[in-house]
Amino acid sequence: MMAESLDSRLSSHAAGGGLAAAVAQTIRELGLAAIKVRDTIADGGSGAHLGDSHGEENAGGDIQKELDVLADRVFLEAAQNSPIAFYGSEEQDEAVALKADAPLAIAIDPLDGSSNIDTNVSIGTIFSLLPVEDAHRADTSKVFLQPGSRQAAAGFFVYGPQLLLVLSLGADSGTQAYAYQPSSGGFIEWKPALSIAPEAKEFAVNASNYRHWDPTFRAYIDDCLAGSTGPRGRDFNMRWIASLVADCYRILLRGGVFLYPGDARKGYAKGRLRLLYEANPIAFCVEHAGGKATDGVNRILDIVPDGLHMRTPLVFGSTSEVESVGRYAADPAAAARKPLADAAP
Ligand SMILES: O=P(O)(O)OC[C@H]1O[C@](O)(COP(=O)(O)O)[C@@H](O)[C@@H]1O
Ligand SMILES: [Mg+2]
Ligand SMILES: [Mg+2]
Repeated sequence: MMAESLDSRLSSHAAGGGLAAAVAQTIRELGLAAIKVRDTIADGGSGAHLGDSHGEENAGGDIQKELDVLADRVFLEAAQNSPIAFYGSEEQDEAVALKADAPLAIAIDPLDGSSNIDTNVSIGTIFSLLPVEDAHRADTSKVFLQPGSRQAAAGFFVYGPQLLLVLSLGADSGTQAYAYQPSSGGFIEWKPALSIAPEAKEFAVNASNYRHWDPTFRAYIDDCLAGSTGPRGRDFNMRWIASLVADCYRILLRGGVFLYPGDARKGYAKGRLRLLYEANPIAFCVEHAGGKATDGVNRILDIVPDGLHMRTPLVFGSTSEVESVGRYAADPAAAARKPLADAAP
């Protein structure tokens, strides 16, 4: 059977009219933008040094790389060609107002995994499409202050050995992966129904932050590391790519848990990742693939943002493992006494 193309999937979605048609049109434009970014990466940036510092800091205090700035420009152009009223980007302090009457706002991480740009490791783009309420059109700052459960669609591109799009068009649509096919110039269905295994065999965490974590989180990781000799009673493998998109895609394919908690470093009380354009779209795709996403305790998609660049601790992946992390947070002593797999929910 021929794989369905992204194009035909978006045409069926657009037939729903209204917001669905606007979503379909926007995702087509984002796909074209991602191909441009992919081509720039593939030809080495036409002489530009994509991993070099651009010399400025973004709103989160990160030094921008040349590719961060280039990708932001390319995706802003895509948003300008789409039914988008507001463009809220990691690389811009404030949201940019576009078409006044358009039905959607986009929150975007134009280039995720910036520290990997010059190491030829997979990097990506993460996006979240939100409906715009008429009451908020006059006040840009309010447009993005909606919980992630209100997203109309969300997804991410991975610039890796393949250019992939992971996409969810909503709870009833599940989560799919599409692969760019240079020979046809389009995206074809690659994984029609992503489904996260309920049990995790791998965890993903930046363990260099161990000394900055609180004792509860340390206890959870200690027990994973103790493996079959500890209270968990089984061994875990560890992976950390340091590109959220690539860690998430692996977890969508073979289960596992991703953890970026808050820690004691200056500016890291709520971890490193941003709610609107990292945690929310990832949580949307993960939940619609049968997984869970929390800030350690609370569901990510229920959090009401307090600003475009708000940070949140992030835990996502296999349902039973994300729940285990929550049990450690609630009662570390009890959680550590017996294998969590046997603990009451
Ligand atoms: O360098 P650290 O602290 O391990 O953080 C890695 C995390 O930071 C990120 O690179 C943040 O995203 P940006 O590259 O968009 O700032 C994630 O992709 C990744 O999961
Ligand atoms: Mg990012
Ligand atoms: Mg980024």
